[in-house]
Amino acid sequence: MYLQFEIYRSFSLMDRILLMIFVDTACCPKKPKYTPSTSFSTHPSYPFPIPHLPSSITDHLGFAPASEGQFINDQTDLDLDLIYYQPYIPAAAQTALFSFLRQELPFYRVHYAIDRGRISTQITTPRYTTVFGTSLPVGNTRYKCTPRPLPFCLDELRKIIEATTGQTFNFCLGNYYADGQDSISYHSDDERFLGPDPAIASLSFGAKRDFLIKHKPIPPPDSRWRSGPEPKQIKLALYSGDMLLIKGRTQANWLHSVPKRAGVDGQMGRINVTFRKAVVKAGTENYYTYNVGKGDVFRWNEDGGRMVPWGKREVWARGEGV
Ligand SMILES: O=C(O)CCC(=O)C(=O)O
Ligand SMILES: [Fe+2]
Repeated sequence: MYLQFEIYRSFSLMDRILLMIFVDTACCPKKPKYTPSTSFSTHPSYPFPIPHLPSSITDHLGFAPASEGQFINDQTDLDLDLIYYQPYIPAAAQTALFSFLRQELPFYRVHYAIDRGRISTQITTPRYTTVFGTSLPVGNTRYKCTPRPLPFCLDELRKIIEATTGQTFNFCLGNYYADGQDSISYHSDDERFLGPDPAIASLSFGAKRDFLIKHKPIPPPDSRWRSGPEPKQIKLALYSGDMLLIKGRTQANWLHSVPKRAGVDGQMGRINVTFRKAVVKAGTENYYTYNVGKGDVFRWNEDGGRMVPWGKREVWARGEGV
């Protein structure tokens, strides 16, 4: 025993820290970063029960927005219309909410085909996705998909964001970017089923990632900036807890993306949840097709440190992800 103590004393501070990390990860299953709630939302359409937000998180949510929103609408003639909260979620709840959403929501890696003429291209969405919500009551038999209600945890976030923004939402879409290789390419959320000038509230958790915004090309001879310079691409660095409210004519005129990233930003996972309002049935079919699809359900496995197919429980328990 004395000899072991002597050996330990000969270690540098860095050796001691590394030893503590080794002992912690090798001997003990990883502890969750939030106190789990014992109440759950259940529904036949959920692959597993989804717990309510624990009080260690909700206690802080009453302080949202944690900072005043900054209006980004100075390029008024170009119809950019954003409110940027840095952050929206109070610091004390950011890490726990990231861990909670990654651990407790079902995710999917969706495959689909794009058919152009006689050529069909198979696409795999380059990130994990999920969706809850519906534009008609859940249980309406007119749907081909199986819409599922917002679990209580997401509904609580919805209510807080509705109170801040004065908007109403009936959908929550989730993205999990496992690392810097996961991304979303330039697009706009201007689908007809969102109605004209939709408002979308977008929350970020976990890794910082760049959010790029650029104006849609305007074909000549209409080019509005013939008299002035072409508007520049805008880069917003979205940190954990930030919220972007995208509204007005933004989706009609601008594209946005979260590109792949190497380096530190690409080493950690990032969760994005967006609250939206689809006004017609077509929105529901579209959202479930492209965010749930027909493949495996994935669930975060803390010990393996990765998403693992949940359908194969024994594989999930061993943390053997793909
Ligand atoms: O991850 C983000 O911040 C953006 C996600 C997005 O644009 C979308 O889901 O439509
Ligand atoms: Fe988007």
